Amino acid sequence: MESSSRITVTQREQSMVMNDVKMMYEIYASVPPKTQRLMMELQRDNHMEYLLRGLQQLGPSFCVLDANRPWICYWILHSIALLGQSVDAALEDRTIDFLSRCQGPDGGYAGGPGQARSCFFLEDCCSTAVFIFYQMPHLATTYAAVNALITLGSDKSLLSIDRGKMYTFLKHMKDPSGAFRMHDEGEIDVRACYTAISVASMLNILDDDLVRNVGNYILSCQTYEGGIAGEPGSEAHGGYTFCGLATMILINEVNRLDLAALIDWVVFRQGVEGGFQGRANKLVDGCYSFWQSGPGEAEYHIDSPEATPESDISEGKESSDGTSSEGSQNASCPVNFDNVGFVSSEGLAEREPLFHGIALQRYILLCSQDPGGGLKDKPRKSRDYYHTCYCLSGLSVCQYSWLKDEDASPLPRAVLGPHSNLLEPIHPIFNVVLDRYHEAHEFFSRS
Ligand SMILES: CC(C)=CCC/C(C)=C/CC/C(C)=C/COP(=O)(O)OP(=O)(O)O
Ligand SMILES: [Zn+2]
Repeated sequence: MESSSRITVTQREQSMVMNDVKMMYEIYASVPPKTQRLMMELQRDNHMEYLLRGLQQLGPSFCVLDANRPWICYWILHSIALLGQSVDAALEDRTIDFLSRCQGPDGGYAGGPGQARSCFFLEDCCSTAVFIFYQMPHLATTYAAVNALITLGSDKSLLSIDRGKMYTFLKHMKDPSGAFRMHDEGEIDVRACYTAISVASMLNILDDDLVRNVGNYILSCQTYEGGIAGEPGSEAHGGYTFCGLATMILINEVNRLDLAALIDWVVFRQGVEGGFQGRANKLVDGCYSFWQSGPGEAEYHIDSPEATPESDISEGKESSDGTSSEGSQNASCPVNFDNVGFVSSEGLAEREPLFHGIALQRYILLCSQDPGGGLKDKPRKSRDYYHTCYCLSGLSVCQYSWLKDEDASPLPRAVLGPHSNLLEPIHPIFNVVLDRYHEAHEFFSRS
């Protein structure tokens, strides 16, 4: 029996959600076609208004204990990019400047700028206590900041990332066991492994030292259910399954996992509601539209890179940031770092996705969409930027899930609702819009 902190949902909770979802679908079925079209339409303008408002609010007035502002930048910017839009130059500059202030002097990004954050007056005396919060670089906010800057995409944005220091930071987060810690003396888990490997891969600083033994750790987290847990002995969960599988693909060790069991576990997480749950016996939630559909997509799309001893890294070339990659290619770690994560453009044939894409789109559009802007977990819940980002990411995965070729257009039958619902395609491993990924990949391959 595995140790678990899971509280299984009660039958009452489950049937309440089922009723809410059923009601949404019944309302849809009972209204005239014109109203149906409106209900199934992605409310682009309202989503944009909601997202832009959020980005404007990221200034210094944000609450003292808020330590995830790079995440908010990423969730909002990625959602905007998915909608095929971008921010104006002034807002882009402000965002780059803000994220630069989150970058630590020794690399990585913290949850906010590292200056004194606030002061409080004590109620029972007249003295003033000044609390200084130094934000600590953290792998999760580092991943968010890097993805946000890649999504902005300009040279200024990409150049603002100190890759040399980033490499030092990632090495510092690497535990002797091979896994990664979220922050200095922080917890080791599958999220940390994914965020570290994803960042290193995107920035073209991935080498043998970072890869060493990380696959063993991920392997130790695959559970008897088939999915991947956050740490050994815990329960399989969609978020960690995404992180673990994506990491294994990036380090070219995916075949070490029991993929049949993993895919089996993932597909059974799609419920009759159409949406996915994060783990067995829990409630459907819009954010798992990405976490649970992403792994299958990633697995389908990604080339299996062969070892190429001629690659820059195997030749021990020194990168412009001074990061030496000498001796990184060897028999025990046959990774072609030039190719990892590249989406295949071979073949034009369709393929059948692993999940029911239309049912998932129906759940996202009717149950997770706030018509006034933003997306959410389920009916009765409120919108937020996290759910907006991952519901839209999941929607994009569905729309392109029948295509083998990244350049082909989705077939009308793959897109639920009007064609204006079509989002930009994403890279399923990094979760950035595909053309931003290609631009960044090219930029960091040059430098
Ligand atoms: C890149 C990165 C940092 C990825 C994070 C991946 C991710 C979403 C992990 C999920 C963590 C977790 C155990 C949530 C359970 O919450 P819950 O018990 O409230 O939800 P549940 O009932 O749906 O399981
Ligand atoms: Zn959620």
